[in-house]
Amino acid sequence: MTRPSRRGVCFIISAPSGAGKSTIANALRASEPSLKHSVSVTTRQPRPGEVEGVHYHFRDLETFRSMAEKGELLEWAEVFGRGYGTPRQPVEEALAAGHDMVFDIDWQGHRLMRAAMPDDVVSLFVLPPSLEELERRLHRRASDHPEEIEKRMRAALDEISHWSEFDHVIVNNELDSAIGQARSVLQSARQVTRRQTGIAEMVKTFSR
Ligand SMILES: Nc1nc2c(ncn2[C@@H]2O[C@H](COP(=O)(O)OP(=O)(O)O)[C@@H](O)[C@H]2O)c(=O)[nH]1
Ligand SMILES: Nc1ncnc2c1ncn2[C@@H]1O[C@H](COP(=O)(O)OP(=O)(O)O)[C@@H](O)[C@H]1O
Repeated sequence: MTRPSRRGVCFIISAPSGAGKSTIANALRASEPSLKHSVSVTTRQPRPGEVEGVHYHFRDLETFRSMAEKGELLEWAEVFGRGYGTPRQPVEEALAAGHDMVFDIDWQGHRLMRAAMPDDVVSLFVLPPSLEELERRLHRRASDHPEEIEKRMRAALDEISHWSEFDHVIVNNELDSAIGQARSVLQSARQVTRRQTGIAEMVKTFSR
């Protein structure tokens, strides 16, 4: 196997539900097929159109707990009364192979990942232009029952209160511009010195 020239980046995107993080993450992956997506495990029910193993691994609470106990989850948290967690193995394999990975996880997951892998994480918080627009987007998406939308709106301010813990923050007003900003963040993260193992090797050859 050829040695990767650098370790992959964990690109964490968080936002209140409905701000557009999945849309932005999907657009990045569409333009960069090599970008991996961390498929989380969740105890919530699939939405219409969601596919097992693609959008989430849908598991019952007992299986979720057992995965957490066995250390199979890199981080996990309760969000909107459900369990959500990041499977450990795909992340470790992707980073070691030099692939970047995008994570759509909440502020608790971001904190835990940052603590566990401080050199690997680059994070982006996505704000909606306003709370009114956030609610309009949740209704327009039409993927959740009205009670679920209310739950997400009630949690929005709490999620937003963590914005300053992130490396970068953008406002998703005009979608193409938000995607462009997210892409720039990812590209600059790739240039961070400590990931450039190829450069370290090149510099070693500069001996007289
Ligand atoms: N900590 C953590 N949060 C996650 C994970 N997967 C998803 N989430 C978060 O759980 C929340 C709910 O996700 P979801 O049910 O898909 O609803 P949506 O955000 O409205 O699309 C969002 O804030 C996600 O970022 C995970 O593996 N770990
Ligand atoms: N900049 C934007 N302007 C208008 N609608 C948007 C924008 N970004 C995303 N949306 C729409 O808002 C809804 C919520 O976006 P989504 O990506 O599912 O949010 P999240 O993953 O943060 O919960 C979707 O219907 C999406 O098409």
